[in-house]
Amino acid sequence: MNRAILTLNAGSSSIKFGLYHAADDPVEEARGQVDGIGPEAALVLSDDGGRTRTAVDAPDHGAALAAIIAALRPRLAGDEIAGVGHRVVHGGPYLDGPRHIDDDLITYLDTLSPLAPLHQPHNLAGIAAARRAFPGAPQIACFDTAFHRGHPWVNDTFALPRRFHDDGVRRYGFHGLSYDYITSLLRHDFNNISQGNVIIAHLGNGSSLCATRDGVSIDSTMGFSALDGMPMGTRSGQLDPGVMLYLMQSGMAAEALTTLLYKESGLKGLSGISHDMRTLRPRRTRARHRPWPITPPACRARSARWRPRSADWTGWFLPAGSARTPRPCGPWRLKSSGFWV
Ligand SMILES: Nc1ncnc2c1ncn2[C@@H]1O[C@H](COP(=O)(O)OP(=O)(O)O)[C@@H](O)[C@H]1O
Ligand SMILES: CC(=O)OP(=O)(O)O
Ligand SMILES: [Mg+2]
Repeated sequence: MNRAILTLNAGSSSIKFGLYHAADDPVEEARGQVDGIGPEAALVLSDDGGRTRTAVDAPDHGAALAAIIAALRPRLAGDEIAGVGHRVVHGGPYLDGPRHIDDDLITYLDTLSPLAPLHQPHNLAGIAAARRAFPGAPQIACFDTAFHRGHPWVNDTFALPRRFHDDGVRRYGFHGLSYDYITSLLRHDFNNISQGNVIIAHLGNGSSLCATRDGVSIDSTMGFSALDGMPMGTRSGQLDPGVMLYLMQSGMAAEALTTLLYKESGLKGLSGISHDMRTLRPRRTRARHRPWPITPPACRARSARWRPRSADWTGWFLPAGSARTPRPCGPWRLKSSGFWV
């Protein structure tokens, strides 16, 4: 009987999945995603037979996950599910590696939902659906935050009274699974580079930069939440906290602020057209509506801090929608612009 491993990655605008033959070095059998969750959702499935793209009715993440499980059912007939691996965006301050999922862990992860409202509830919904669909299969949570748990204290703290840091108000960093993967590829293919100082860009609907030294994360542009750093598809990125105070004093409640900062800002807010570069790129938008280049000062400052001596840093990026090969970029594209999107 074939033993299969399923992986699920519920992002802010997509759910990606992979199906592997379980072995010491698991072999990929199929991969895909429901992308553009909302009115234009499509299920993309790639395997030995090629790549198919089918429109699906997936107005939300729950429906997208149901479409994925329905598409995989026939190919899983007769297989034993050896395990399901879940990307979980927030693992809090202490979880520094994968964990076996049980009820207690789910209860704890749910307490972190307010810190990652675009992701954590979808991650937990994915876990619940996979537990229902594959009862008895071990379910493993892999955290975006885990790769960053070795940051020096000074990079993870805000200049607030110390008790806030102790209460968990600190910089966590995200996209760690992506950085871990890119770092492992660099170590394998470019060992001499990976041992130095490297800045990696994860560019997607959510985007961030990570500074690594000897393959270990030392800093990230994403901080307490997945809002900080670069402007993103629908997220503002770094803002002067005074803007938030002003908006609150003007009568905006927490819920409306959350919607503004997580869902209505970034490329979507600036362009007034779309959060998706595939829609924006081809348009000859008038300069006033053009959302790029967008370089928030804090992100500039942070990446500037990472280049004490220019020759020490190498930049790598893994663009969304590309193959899985990171591409190098001249380290000094960073120099003038702050980053290289
Ligand atoms: N081929 C492409 N060219 C340019 N941008 C792309 C391409 N494919 C995806 N993108 C960008 O990446 C975003 C999706 O990023 P992704 O990280 O996959 O989503 P999520 O964060 O929801 O998982 C799209 O909204 C779009 O802006
Ligand atoms: C943390 C984060 O921003 O994730 P995503 O890129 O999937 O939105
Ligand atoms: Mg993403």
